[in-house]
Order: sequence, then C-alpha cells, then structure tokens
Amino acid sequence: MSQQRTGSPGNTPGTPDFPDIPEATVARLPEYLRALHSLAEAGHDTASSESLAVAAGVNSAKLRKDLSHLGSNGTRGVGYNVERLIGQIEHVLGLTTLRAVALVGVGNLGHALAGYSGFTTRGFHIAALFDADPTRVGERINNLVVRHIDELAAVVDTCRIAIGVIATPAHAAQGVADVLVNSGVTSILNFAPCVLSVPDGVDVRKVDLAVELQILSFHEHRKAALTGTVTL
Ligand SMILES: NC(=O)c1ccc[n+]([C@@H]2O[C@H](COP(=O)([O-])OP(=O)(O)OC[C@H]3O[C@@H](n4cnc5c(N)ncnc54)[C@H](O)[C@@H]3O)[C@@H](O)[C@H]2O)c1
Repeated sequence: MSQQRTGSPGNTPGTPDFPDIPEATVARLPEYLRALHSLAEAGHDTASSESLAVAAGVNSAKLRKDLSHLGSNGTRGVGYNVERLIGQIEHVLGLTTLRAVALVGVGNLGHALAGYSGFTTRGFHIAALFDADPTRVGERINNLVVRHIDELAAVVDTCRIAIGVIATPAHAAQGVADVLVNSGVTSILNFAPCVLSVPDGVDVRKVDLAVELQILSFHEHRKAALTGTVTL
C-alpha cells in the first residue's frame, strides 16, 4: 500500500493527547497491533520487544523506537503489557469506535471486499455500497443493498461516513473521488490504478497489487542476475 500525494501535511501536529508520530511509524502500528492480538489470543499477558518484533516482522530496535513515540517503553525484564499496548495503539489509530466506510464500485473486486467479514475485527465496517450500473443497484451483499452513486451524499451524511473505498475502473475513479469529497468524505482508499487529485485535508492511500508484484519481479530478476542465470 502506498500513500499517494494527499491534500494534508505528512505529520499531524502533536498534542499531549495525540503525540506527533512519524508517518513511517504510523504505517507500522497496524502490524504491531495484529501481532499483539495474536499474542493475546495465544494467552500472553506480556511480550518482550524481541518477541513482538519477530511477530511483527521488524527489528526490535525499530520497534522500541516506534513504541517510544507512543510513550510506551515497556518494563525492563518484563517487556510490554500486551492489553495496555493494544489499547494505546488502538487509541492512536482511532480504532476505539467502529468506523463506517463507503465502498464505491461493486464489480469483481468490490464484491470480494463487500463480502469480507474480517474488517469489523480490525475497526471498520462497510456501511454502504454504491455503483453506477443500474443492473447492480438493488443487489444484496452481506446484508447491504447496493445503492446508486447518486444517493452517496445523503448516505454519507446519515451514516457519518468519513472513509471511502474506490473499486471502479480507473477512468471513473477521479469522478467518484470528487463525489466522495463533495459529500464530506475526508479519507480515500483507492484500488483503481490512477493518481487522484484531492483538495487539502483529504488523505488518499492507494493499493496496487500489480506494483507489489512488479517489485517482487525486480527482486527475482536481481537474484537471477546474481546467480548468473540472466544478465541485468
Ligand atoms: N489494487 C489492486 O490490487 C487491484 C486488484 C484488482 C483490481 N483493481 C482495480 O480495481 C478496480 C475494479 O476492478 P474490477 O475487476 O472489480 O472491475 P469491474 O469492472 O468488475 O467493477 C467495476 C465496478 O465499478 C462500477 N462503476 C463504474 N463507474 C462507476 C461510477 N462512476 N460510479 C460508481 N460505480 C462505477 C461498475 O459498474 C462496476 O460494477 C479497477 O480499477 C481495477 O484496475 C485493483
């Protein structure tokens, strides 16, 4: 996942209740949270920085530095209190209440996202589905009825939706982003392979599996070159 150019500055100014945290640290907090939930489910009350770092797939020095931004330094010889750290990270990420998300574009990808029930345990619920195709409007997925995109503004207001997910073809994505922003949505997750233009104060993140595969392709290509199978 990458952060596209957004309409807001990189770091939110810190306050005593909401510390200034580097973007790179914020990007790793969900991994720490996932690792902590796994440790809690396995019955661990505490976790050393080393065991937490292994579970999260980072090195322990980086993990300690990241967690120090939250004011969490652990206890020497004991480590971190798992439940307390879960609470701190959820507080910083704003996950203490379920966030309502609107999904626009209910085709192949949108169907899969709408049908996935795992978002709720991670702090989100898909509150509304939208599409422009009249043949899709009215379809029921996971107890939600697909609505026409023209209804988006009213639903965003009623359901207090702040996050929009775009799963339309690239040519439609900017128009959908404009509708979302004009309706009051201030964060967008974009699956369409294009760059969106948004005003100040709107955050955009982009998911592109093809980009991730191309990066893996680079590593495959380099490994082959190093072993002499192919030349760069
Ligand atoms: N990020 C990734 O890793 C990834 C992976 C797969 C697909 N994609 C992208 O996700 C998008 C969706 O792919 P798909 O295979 O589901 O496509 P799809 O054609 O099956 O579905 C797209 C849906 O968007 C709807 N739509 C079109 N214009 C619209 C508009 N203006 N307002 C509302 N709805 C509109 C269509 O009616 C359709 O239901 C594409 O941009 C594709 O490139 C991204």
